[in-house]
Amino acid sequence: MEKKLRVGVLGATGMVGQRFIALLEHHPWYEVVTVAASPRSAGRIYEEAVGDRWKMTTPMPEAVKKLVVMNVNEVEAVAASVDFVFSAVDMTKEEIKAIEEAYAKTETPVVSNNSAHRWTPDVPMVIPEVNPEHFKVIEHQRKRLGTTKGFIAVKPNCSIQSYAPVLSAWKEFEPYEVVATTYQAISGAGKTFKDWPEMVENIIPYIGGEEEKSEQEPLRIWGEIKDGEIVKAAEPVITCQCIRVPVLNGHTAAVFVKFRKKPSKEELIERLVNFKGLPQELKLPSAPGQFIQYMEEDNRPQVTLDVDFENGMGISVGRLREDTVYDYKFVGLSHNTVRGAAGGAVLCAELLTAQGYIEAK
Ligand SMILES: N[C@@H](CC=O)C(=O)O
Repeated sequence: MEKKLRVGVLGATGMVGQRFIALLEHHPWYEVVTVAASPRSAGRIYEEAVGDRWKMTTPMPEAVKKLVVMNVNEVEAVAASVDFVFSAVDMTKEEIKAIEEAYAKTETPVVSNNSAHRWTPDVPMVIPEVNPEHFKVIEHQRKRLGTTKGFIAVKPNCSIQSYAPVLSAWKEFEPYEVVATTYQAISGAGKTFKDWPEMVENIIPYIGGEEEKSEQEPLRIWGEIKDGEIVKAAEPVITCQCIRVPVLNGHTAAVFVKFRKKPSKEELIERLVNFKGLPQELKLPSAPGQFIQYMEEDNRPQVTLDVDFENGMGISVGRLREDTVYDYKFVGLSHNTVRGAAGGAVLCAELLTAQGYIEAK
């Protein structure tokens, strides 16, 4: 790429916004030129607006420290300064829907981490290795919005990343019934132990709205485009329990699966380790070389040892074995704020750029 694309981060002061900024620090295609946040932070320089709430383990990038935070509600002004935006705004669902559409209508592509548009029929929700063909629905969305360049694309919820790619790798064996329990890190709620002391040595068996997302979003990922809309798949049916655990980063899933065409364990592992998609073929900057690794050791994957596999963009799977009630069971692990949030969105943007959906204005 001759000149880097100018990027804005909406919701730049929150945890996912910070993760976008950290991930984009040395990005070969993108440069963060605009940070936008609520009117409360607007007008202050970024390092002051964030203050002691910088939650990344790497230092705040020098290039953003002195940027003046713009008011995210001043859509025209923010949009005029960028080629596209990443959205991690913290508002009500209706407000997010409206503001993301407003940005798209300024001919600014929006790649969003938010759930607000995940079920808008002509908005693609994509895991780039799994359903990149869903980006084709953008042409229908642009007609609805009356835009030529602007659109919204979203990535799915963090909780599904530890098992939906795994089940995708096994599609030919026709998984039809899945039971999953997710053990979710506190950073998924935008928190650290410092600001959520209740989570030290504790487990909370409830994450609002999470079980519905975990059960339903994979079906949309596996859906098809019909008449300009994404129609969700009917199978596999998934039932899920989502539990908050005292872990900073890393969502683990313990999963049971029934298959119509029961494979051998060797076949399942072979499909996992060879599963790849367009990000690997195109060698996109954030693509993991190995999307899914299989770990033979009985005590892996472990959060502390494996969450950063492939810089947090890979999925680790282990403990695959036959089950007495279901056909197989396994454990999956993914990084919830990298692959499961900002990193997944950056990979979507890279694929959209490679395919010509995002370009310089
Ligand atoms: N809602 C999730 C975050 C995923 O995007 C969580 O609370 O862990």
